[in-house]
Amino acid sequence: MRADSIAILGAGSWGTALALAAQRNGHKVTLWGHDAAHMAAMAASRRNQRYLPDTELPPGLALTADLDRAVADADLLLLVVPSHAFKRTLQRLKPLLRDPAAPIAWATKGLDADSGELLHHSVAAELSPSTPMAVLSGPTFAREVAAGLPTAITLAASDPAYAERLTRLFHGTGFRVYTSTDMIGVQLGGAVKNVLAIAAGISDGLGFGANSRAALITRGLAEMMRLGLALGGQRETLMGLSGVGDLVLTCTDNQSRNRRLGIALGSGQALPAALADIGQEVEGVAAAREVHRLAGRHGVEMPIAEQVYHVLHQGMAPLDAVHNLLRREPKAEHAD
Ligand SMILES: NC(=O)C1=CN([C@@H]2O[C@H](COP(=O)(O)OP(=O)(O)OC[C@H]3O[C@@H](n4cnc5c(N)ncnc54)[C@H](OP(=O)(O)O)[C@@H]3O)[C@@H](O)[C@H]2O)C=CC1
Ligand SMILES: O=C(CO)COP(=O)(O)O
Repeated sequence: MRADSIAILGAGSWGTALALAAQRNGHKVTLWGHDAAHMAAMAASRRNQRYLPDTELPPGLALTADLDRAVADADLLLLVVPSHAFKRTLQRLKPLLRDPAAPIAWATKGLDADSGELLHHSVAAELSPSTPMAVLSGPTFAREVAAGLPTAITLAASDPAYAERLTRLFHGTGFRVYTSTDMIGVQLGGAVKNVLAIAAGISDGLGFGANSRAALITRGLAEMMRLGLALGGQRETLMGLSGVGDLVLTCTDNQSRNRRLGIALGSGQALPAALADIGQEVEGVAAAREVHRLAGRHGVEMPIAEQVYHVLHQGMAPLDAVHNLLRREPKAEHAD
């Protein structure tokens, strides 16, 4: 069978790592980035020095800052831009699509910056509600995927043939792809876990112990579950790789930028300085605001995510946020 050609749109750490994963499977991969100077530097050094410096880029991996060229050469398109650039990238893409019904996949974790909705709503609004869609999400640090370390991910797609094609692209010995039909649950888990990883980081930065972290992960999962079910996601999805799997990963390992932001805030660093030190996307900052809106709209109680929102967007001191959580009345563990 002919190898697929794929354009990966977004040349940060995750776009680059996914390009390497598809390339290892023998596919024709083009990686597009919006910054011509960055793409030229990558082409010259055969490394993504800024976002994934440890991994050499194989000679066959095409690099471009020309979106038209990237799209023209591709059978499949995968967006891996940050959520704040998601809608704008779709708008840039639309006039370039040879087939207006072309399928779209994304590995972005976050919510639409204007509406606070899951990203499939943006695809439906900017392209078409009948566009075949797929989302990749799970416990997948870019650096480990780039290094070929064993990783598992969930792929949720709107139609089985599309799911099969994408699975064939990425599934390999070091990268297991599990399919799902639950687009809502998979996207929701990826957005909410970033907010909860900031909470776990804050707790560790304040010097609280392993008990606090485990409590935050477990009660955070209950919050993710409540919002996920309210939006129409499935419990099994949230108990899977893209839910609890990614939640545990990002709450417990310092490769997570969201967790590192929380640690910095809990240690007393101010938000702008902490973000500048990290120097990469920290999706949980925007997600805290959007999850706050979404939870409000659906009447879902999310006390941990709510306190993270107050710390990031209302100037609350991390210690006050923790006290707010601890002062809550006792309740049954499974009352929700
Ligand atoms: N890194 C990881 O381990 C994982 C990340 N993800 C998700 O992948 C998405 C991308 O994050 P990640 O690659 O990690 O981020 P990085 O911080 O590593 O890189 C961000 C990339 O996005 C580019 N970018 C910024 N604005 C735009 C824009 N308007 N149009 C096009 N590109 C833009 C940046 O370019 P510039 O340098 O010019 O700003 C940079 O190349 C996020 O939603 C993240 O949650 C998911 C799983 C794992
Ligand atoms: O989503 C990720 C791993 O699955 C990456 O997490 P951070 O964005 O917190 O670094």
